[in-house]
Amino acid sequence: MKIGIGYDVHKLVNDRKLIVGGVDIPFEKGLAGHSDSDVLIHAIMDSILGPLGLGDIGTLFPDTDQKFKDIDSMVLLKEVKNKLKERSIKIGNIDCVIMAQRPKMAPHIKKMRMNIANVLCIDESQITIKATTTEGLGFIGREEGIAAQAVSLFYCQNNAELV
Ligand SMILES: Nc1ccn([C@@H]2O[C@H](COP(=O)(O)O)[C@@H](O)[C@H]2O)c(=O)n1
Ligand SMILES: C[C@@]1(CO)OP(=O)(O)OP(=O)(O)OC[C@H]1O
Repeated sequence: MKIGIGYDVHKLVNDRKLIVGGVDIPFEKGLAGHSDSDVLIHAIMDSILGPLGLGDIGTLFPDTDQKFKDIDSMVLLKEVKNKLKERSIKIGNIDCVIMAQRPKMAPHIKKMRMNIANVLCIDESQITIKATTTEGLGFIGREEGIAAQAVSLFYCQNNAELV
């Protein structure tokens, strides 16, 4: 078994869509970045790449490459999932937390779990997502940005080795 952790932060700005967990959430601001800036999917990808010994999303998908400009992070997640498949590594479960003062994430969590389960070819019960404010404190509390964290557990089939 192996465990992985991923963490990401993106800045909230005007004139950007707010995409979290593949859901387009109605809000007056969106997340800035090179891709669609889906902070939750980025944290999940890093939690997978770590135990694979493949670095992080910046290593695999550099933000200097125009190929990734405004890319749908779900497309990147599919690529990361393929790296697990190539190695016969299965996902046990992924547990996540989104840190956002606003907007409310709770109404969108079911759809996020469906989206992620579909791309990763896992059951929805294997991906869990919570949300929290930071009680008005810090950059999240001031609504300057949104953060996400993911912890993933993996197991190998046929004694396949992880790095
Ligand atoms: N962006 C968010 C933040 C929180 N929630 C939900 O509200 C509950 C209370 O949040 P606290 O920070 O006061 O603990 C939390 O448990 C979430 O269910 C949310 O939906 N979106
Ligand atoms: C995803 C990538 C690539 O488009 O760009 P960003 O959307 O800026 O996201 P970040 O979390 O900084 O991670 C890595 C990037 O290379």
